[in-house]
Amino acid sequence: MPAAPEPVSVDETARVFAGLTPHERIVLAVSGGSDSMALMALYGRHRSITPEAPDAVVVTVDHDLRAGSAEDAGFVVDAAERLGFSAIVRRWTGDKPGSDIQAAAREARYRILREAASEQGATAILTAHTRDDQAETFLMRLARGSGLKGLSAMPATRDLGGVELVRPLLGVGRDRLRATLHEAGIGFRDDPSNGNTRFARVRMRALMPALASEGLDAKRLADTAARLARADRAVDAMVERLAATHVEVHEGGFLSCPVAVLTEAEEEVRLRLLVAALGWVGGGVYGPRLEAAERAMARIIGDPVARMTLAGTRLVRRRDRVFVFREAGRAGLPRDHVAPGGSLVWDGRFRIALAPDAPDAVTVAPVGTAWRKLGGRGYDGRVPAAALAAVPAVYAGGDEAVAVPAFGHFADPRWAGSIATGFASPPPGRRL
Ligand SMILES: Nc1ncnc2c1ncn2[C@@H]1O[C@H](COP(=O)(O)OP(=O)(O)OP(=O)(O)O)[C@@H](O)[C@H]1O
Repeated sequence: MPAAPEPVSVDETARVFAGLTPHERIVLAVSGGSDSMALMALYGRHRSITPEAPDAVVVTVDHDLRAGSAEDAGFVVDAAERLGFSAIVRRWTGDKPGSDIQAAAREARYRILREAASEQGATAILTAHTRDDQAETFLMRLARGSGLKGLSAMPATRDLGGVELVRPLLGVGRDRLRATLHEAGIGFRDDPSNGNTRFARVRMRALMPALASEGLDAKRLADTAARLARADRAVDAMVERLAATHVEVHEGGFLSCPVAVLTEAEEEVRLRLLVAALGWVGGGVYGPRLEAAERAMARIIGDPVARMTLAGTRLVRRRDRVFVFREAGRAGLPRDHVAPGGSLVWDGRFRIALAPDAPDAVTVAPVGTAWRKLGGRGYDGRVPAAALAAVPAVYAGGDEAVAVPAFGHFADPRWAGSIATGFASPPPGRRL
C-alpha cells in the first residue's frame, strides 16, 4: 500500500511562494477545481503568517460553456471571501468558435486574467499547475514529436504580455493538494471535462498508473522535463549570442542573416535562430512545427533563391542572406486607429504613440506599394521589396501616408514631433 499523501506543510508553503516578494499585488487564478482551491488555501495560510507577502485578489473566469459554470464561479467567490480574499468573476463573452474550443477557452482565459491583473494593479498571475500537469504536458509533447524546448514542458515563470505568469505548485503532486484541502476542510468543484477522453490530457492521465509501475511516475517525468529545460536554456544562450552578432535588425521590423552563419552553426542552434526570428517578426503569435522548420531550413541552405511562407511569415533568400518579414499583401496585417495621446502595439511588433497635441487621430496600416514613392532610406536592391511593403505607415484620413516612422520618413512635417515608435519587444539577441 503506498503511503497516504502528505498535506503541504507550512515550511514547504513558504518555499513555494518565496519568489513572489518583488510583487506588491498578485492575482490568484482559481477555477474551483482542487488544484486552484488548494493554491488559494495555501496562499491564504502563507499570507496570514507572512506580513511581507504580496496582497492577493482572486479572479475566476466563467467560460459560460456549460450549465453550472456561474455556480462554480459563485462557489469560488464564497470560498475566497471566507479565506479573507477579495474575489472577482470575469465572464467570457463574445464569439466562441465551433471547433477547438479548449484552445480558444485557454487563450481567452489568459487574456481575461491579464486584463483583470492590470485593472487590479497586480503584476503577477498565479496558476495552480501541478507536478502531474507537468508530467502530462511532457508526455503530450513527446507524443507530438516536440524538440528540446517543447519537452522542457511548462516553465515556472513566464512573461504574459507584461504580467508575470507564475506556477508555484509545479513541484507538488495533485494528491498532496487534495490532502491539503481535506485537512483544511475545504471543498472543490469537479470539472466534468476532466473525465472526457476526447481530450489528449485526460487520455495521458489514464496512462500514468501503468507508466508509474515502470518507474515513470510524475516525479521522474517532471524531473526529466526540468533537466531538459536546463539544457534548453543553454541552447537559447548560444542562439542569443549568435543573433546579437549576426542578425541584422532592419528599422522596418524585419530581419536578415547571412546564410553562412546558419550553415556554420549546429543544426539545433540554427533551427532555434529561425524559430526566434519567426516568433519576433510574426508577433509571437504562433511558431512553426518543428518538422516544418527543419524542411524550411534545408531549403534556405540548399537553394540560393529559396522563398516560402512559414508560420504566416515570409522567408526569402537573396544571394547570401536570408530575409524574414511579414507580407503586406496577405490578410492579417492590421489597420489600427490611434487618437492623440494614445498608443498601440501594431502587428505585435511596433509600439506607436501619438503626442497629446498631435494634429489629428490616425490610422496605422502597412505602407504597401507607397514605400516606393516615399523612398525608404538606405534600402537598395538587396532587400526584397515585399519586406519593405509590410512596414507600418501612418495615415491621417487620406490615401497618402503622412509618415513611415520606422524609416524616419515624414511626408508632412507637422507630424515629425508627434509620433513615437519603437519595437514592442526586443528582437532576437537584443535588449531594448
Ligand atoms: N476558469 C478559470 N478561472 C480562473 N483560473 C483558471 C480557470 N481555469 C483554469 N484556471 C487556472 O489555470 C490553471 C490550469 O488550468 P487547467 O485547465 O489545467 O485547470 P483545471 O482543471 O481547470 O482546474 P484546477 O487546476 O483548478 O483543478 C488552474 O490551476 C487555474 O489556476
